[in-house]
Amino acid sequence: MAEPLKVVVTGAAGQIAYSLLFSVAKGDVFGPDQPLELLLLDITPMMEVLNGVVMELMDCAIPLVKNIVATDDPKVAFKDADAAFMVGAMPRKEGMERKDLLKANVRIFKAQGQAADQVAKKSIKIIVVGNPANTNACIMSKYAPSIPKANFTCMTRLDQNRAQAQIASKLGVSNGDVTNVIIWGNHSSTQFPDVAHASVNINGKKVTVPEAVKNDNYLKNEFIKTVQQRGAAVIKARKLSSAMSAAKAACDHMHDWFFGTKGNDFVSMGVISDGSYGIREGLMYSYPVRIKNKTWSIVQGLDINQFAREKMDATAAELTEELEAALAECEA
Ligand SMILES: NC(=O)C1=CN([C@@H]2O[C@H](COP(=O)(O)OP(=O)(O)OC[C@H]3O[C@@H](n4cnc5c(N)ncnc54)[C@H](O)[C@@H]3O)[C@@H](O)[C@H]2O)C=CC1
Ligand SMILES: O=C([O-])CC(=O)C(=O)O
Repeated sequence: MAEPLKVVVTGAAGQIAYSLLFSVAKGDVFGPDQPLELLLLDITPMMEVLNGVVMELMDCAIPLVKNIVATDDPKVAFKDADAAFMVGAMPRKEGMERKDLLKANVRIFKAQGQAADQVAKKSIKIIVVGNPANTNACIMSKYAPSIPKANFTCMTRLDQNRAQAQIASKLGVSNGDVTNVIIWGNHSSTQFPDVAHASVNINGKKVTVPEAVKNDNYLKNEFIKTVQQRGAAVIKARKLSSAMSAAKAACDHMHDWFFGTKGNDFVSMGVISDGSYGIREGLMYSYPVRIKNKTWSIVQGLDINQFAREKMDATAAELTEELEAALAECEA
C-alpha cells in the first residue's frame, strides 16, 4: 500500500470541516486505495470541540485513516503536508458581503502561508475555502514564496455546482448531463456564471445550454443573479452559511486536481492569473481549467462577447480592490 498522504484541514472544528472530513477520510477525494494522515488545525479555544471531532473520526473506523493529529500550531499541521483544505476563517452573517470578512480573515492566511512556506512539502496542493477565498489564496501564496504559485487555488466549484444544478433543474435533466459551465472571477456577488460554452445532454444528444434553454433573458438575468446570491440565500434560510455543499465542492475541486478532468471537459478554479483573457496578472481569478498529471492549465481561445467582457472585467476590478486592501492590512 502507498505511504499515507498528509492532508491538512484548517477550521477542522467548524461546520464545513464536519462534512469535509468524513468524505476525505473515506476516500472520496484521494481515492479508495490511498491511506491518509489527517492533520487537523483549529484555534486554541476550539481544541475541546476538535477533540470531539477526532473521537468521531476514530469511531467511523475507516481503514484508510492511519493517523490523526489535532493541533493549534500551524507548523505542526503543515509539517511535510501534501495537500491542504484551508477552511479555517470566520463566516459571514446575513447582510454582509464576503469581502467584509477581509479584515478578520486575511491575517490568518498570511500566518498560515508563512508556516506552510517553512515546513510543508514544496509540492503541496492548497485549496482556499475561507472567505474572501480568492484574496486569501493570493495572500497565502505571497507569504509562502518557496511554494510554486500554481499550487495555490481557491474554491469557486460551489458556484459551478450551483450553476450546473440551476440549469439541470430548469431543463429537467440530471446534474451530470450539464457540463462546462464556467465561473469567471471572484467568489462573490460579482462573479460571472457563464453558460455560453456549456453543453447539455438531452435524450442522448449534446446541445449547447443556450440552445436548450432558449431564453436569453433568463440566462442573462435571473440565472446569473440566482448563482451570485445563492450563498446569501442559504444564510438567510439556514442562519448559517453553506456547509454540506461547500464541503462537497471542496472535495470535487481537490479530486479533480489529483485525478484530472475528463476528455475535453473543464472545471472552474480560482488560480493565479497569467494575463489570460486580459485579466491582470497575479490576481487569483476563477477560470475554466483542464487538469492533467496534477497540473491545471487555463482553457484558452473561448469566444468572449461584449456582455461577457464587461462582467469579466467588473469582477476583476473588485479583485484588484480586495487585493490592495488585503496587502495594506497585512503590511500594517
Ligand atoms: N469558497 C466557498 O465557496 C465557501 C467559503 N466558505 C467560507 O469558509 C469559511 C468556514 O466556514 P464554516 O466552516 O461554515 O465556518 P465555522 O465558523 O463553522 O468554522 C470555521 C472554523 O475555523 C476556525 N478558525 C478560525 N480561525 C482559525 C485559524 N486562525 N486557524 C485555524 N482555524 C481557525 C474556527 O475556530 C472554526 O472552528 C468561512 O470563511 C466561510 O465564509 C463557506 C462556504 C463556501
Ligand atoms: O456565502 C457565504 O458567505 C458562504 C459562501 O462563500 C457560499 O455559500 O458560497
